[in-house]
Amino acid sequence: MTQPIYLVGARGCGKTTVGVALAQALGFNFVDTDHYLLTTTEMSVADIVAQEGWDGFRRRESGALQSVTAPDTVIATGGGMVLAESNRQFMREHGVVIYLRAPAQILASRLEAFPEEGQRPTLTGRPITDEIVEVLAAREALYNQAAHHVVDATRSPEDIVAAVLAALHTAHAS
Ligand SMILES: Nc1ncnc2c1ncn2[C@@H]1O[C@H](COP(=O)(O)OP(=O)(O)OP(=O)(O)O)[C@@H](O)[C@H]1O
Ligand SMILES: O=C(O)C1=C[C@@H](O)[C@@H](O)[C@H](O)C1
Ligand SMILES: [Mg+2]
Repeated sequence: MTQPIYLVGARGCGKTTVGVALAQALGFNFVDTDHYLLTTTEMSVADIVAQEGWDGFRRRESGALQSVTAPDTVIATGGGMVLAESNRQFMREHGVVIYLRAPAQILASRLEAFPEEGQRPTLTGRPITDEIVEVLAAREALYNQAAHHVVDATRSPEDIVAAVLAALHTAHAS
């Protein structure tokens, strides 16, 4: 049995995309907290926020984090999972936390190509690029605090998986 791997980072950094490939490479299960909430509540993020506000979504997301935590699992978290200190502590205590780091321009170009508005309702009411700059400025320190390893997420998903595997391997070897 091996402890779970949590992927953290901003919207569009590739937590879901890389998580699926990483789980396959490791022979682990894959879960995504956004997808878990979608299937268990039968509501999109936008629906939950419309009914319960962002506070309600954040409470549900913290519950989802605890529910999906299991051995031999790669867990793609929502972009705001690190906002709660209790979530950051929980992830660090229960597994290995990887921050997939990318600059705002790259995140914006990915999100403009695939907005998925139901799962990514606006956080600030501002245009995508402005919103990402603002959100990254507010969260960068939190992603770094949560992470055991920071990986450059500007490359191809295959290269990112290789970098995560190298980070995990190095950590075990030392
Ligand atoms: N390394 C990459 N290179 C190019 N495009 C990528 C890469 N990783 C993800 N993408 C694309 O960017 C978009 C967002 O990726 P993904 O959904 O995996 O991000 P996320 O971190 O899970 O976002 P969220 O926090 O909103 O769940 C997708 O359309 C995906 O195909
Ligand atoms: O960055 C965020 O705050 C979010 C990211 C998505 O993964 C979803 O969890 C939701 O849209 C909120
Ligand atoms: Mg995702």
